[in-house]
Amino acid sequence: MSDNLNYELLNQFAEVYSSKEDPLLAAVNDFTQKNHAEPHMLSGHVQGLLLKMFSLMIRPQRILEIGTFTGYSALCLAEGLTEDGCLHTIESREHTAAIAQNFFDQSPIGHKIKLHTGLAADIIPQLDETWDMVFIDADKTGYINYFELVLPKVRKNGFIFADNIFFHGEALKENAKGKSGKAVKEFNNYINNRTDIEKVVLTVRDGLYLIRKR
Ligand SMILES: C[S@@+](CC[C@H](N)C(=O)[O-])C[C@H]1O[C@@H](n2cnc3c(N)ncnc32)[C@H](O)[C@@H]1O
Repeated sequence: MSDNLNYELLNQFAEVYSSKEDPLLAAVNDFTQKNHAEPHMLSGHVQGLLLKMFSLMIRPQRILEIGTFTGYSALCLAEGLTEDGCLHTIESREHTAAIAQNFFDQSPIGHKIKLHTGLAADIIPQLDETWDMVFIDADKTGYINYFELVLPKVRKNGFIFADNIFFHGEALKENAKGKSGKAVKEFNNYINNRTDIEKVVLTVRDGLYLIRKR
């Protein structure tokens, strides 16, 4: 790679050469940047478009999202749902869930999004669905548990996406520090060692695992 082609430049290029951000998504992003203490948790423009494109390719009937935050990624993923499709999304914090619901109510596809407030580990087993697509993006220490809870309910050839698998670079280190960095590293090794799934690492943003159930 040339000296001039650095990561920041690549990200800037991706921002400029990708379709413009939808106005409602821009409003979610703007609100989150101004009002939330951890705005970096939001998927953002380029990853959001990528999630939307994957969803449009898969045309899922049922999507499960674990970790709603302010609703950005749910609105992106819901774009690819079939006419009768539904996206279930889980958020533990009531205040954050209320913000997301407010944005869902402003979207023409908001009626396809069902928001559950509570802990993912409690809610996932209550959902009697077969998933075409799952997006794991909540507390990193729960990733392996969420994967094991959802895999039996993912259809054959269905997909699981897991976000932040670099965990700001920490999960790539030999001696990862912090409980989240260590948990993500453990999750990555766990996924990599499984032979019953096909997986690919996408080096977009903070790292995205794309997993297919065989
Ligand atoms: C990284 S953010 C999600 C970002 C969102 N998917 C997006 O791309 O815009 C993680 C969210 O998961 C929520 N969360 C954390 N632990 C959770 C749990 N055990 N169950 C459900 N939600 C949880 C947090 O409150 C936070 O809003």
